[in-house]
Amino acid sequence: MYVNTKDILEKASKEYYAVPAFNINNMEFFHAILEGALEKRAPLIIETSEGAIKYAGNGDIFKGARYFVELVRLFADSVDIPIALHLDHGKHFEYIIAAIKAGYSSVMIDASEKPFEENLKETKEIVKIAHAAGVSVEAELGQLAGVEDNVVAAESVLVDPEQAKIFVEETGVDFLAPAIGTSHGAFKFKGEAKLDFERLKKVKELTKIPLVLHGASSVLPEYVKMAEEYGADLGGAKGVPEDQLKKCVELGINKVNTDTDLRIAFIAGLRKFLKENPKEFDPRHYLGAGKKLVKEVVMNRLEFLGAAGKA
Ligand SMILES: O=C(COP(=O)(O)O)NO
Ligand code: NA
Ligand SMILES: [Zn+2]
Repeated sequence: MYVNTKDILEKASKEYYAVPAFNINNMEFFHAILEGALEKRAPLIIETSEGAIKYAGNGDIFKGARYFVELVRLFADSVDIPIALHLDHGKHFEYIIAAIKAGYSSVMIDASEKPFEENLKETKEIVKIAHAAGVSVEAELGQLAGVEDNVVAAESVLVDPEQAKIFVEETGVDFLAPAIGTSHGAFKFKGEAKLDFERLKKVKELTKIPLVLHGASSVLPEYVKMAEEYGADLGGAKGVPEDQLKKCVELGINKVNTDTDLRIAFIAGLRKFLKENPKEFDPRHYLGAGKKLVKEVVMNRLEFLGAAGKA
């Protein structure tokens, strides 16, 4: 069934497990993810960036938002696991409104690059509009470094737990993404991976709401290796080590944004298939090879984060 993201995350927050939020840009990733969640009997959060909406609508953001709502609801309404659709990194008012209008379960207002007072003001405004439409809201405090779609920040600026308390109280935001050292994409961390667990613990104590980890992909070596075996150039790719991810969940992270791990799995499957099947040109077959590995990563992550069996 199609639900509000908040319903999924409140339960996860109470029981200290996490639900991955999987980014999609097309139908194939959605089907791979849905199959994995059904097999694992897990709640499912599908999320799309503004770039994904523009891509699906071929430039028209209302069509793009409608496309994802229709695609997700078509299947969500006929299965017995809870499924939510979330706008990831909503930075522009028109995308946030298009998502609310189309029927998204939740929206992120990402004003994290702006000064605290401005982030607070913008978030408060979006919360008022979204809540009036029964839509829940995610916001971000502090900044991730790294690049994904058009989400770029030079250095990561870590969250201030005291500010997080004020921010949550003043805005009424439903779930919060505290920057604790992760970054988007396949090339995280300059040296050793280190996340600020103390800071995360404080934010949870002070805000007591579901928390979100962005840039949470682990950049799984076996998939990187396969992709490179068949011609990919991913030198230096590095993600969040799984033991550190587990610690984040124990400290109160409940939504784990996962995009890069799915992208690497897909390209590994696709490259391998194309190399081994030079005569193939049916898109359902070669895209299907990517889908298969995405489903594998999805099922492992649902199990790893404790979402399996929680539907
Ligand atoms: O934060 C993410 C995804 O992060 P990754 O690049 O680590 O998958 N989406 O909002
Ligand atoms: Na998000
Ligand atoms: Zn993110």
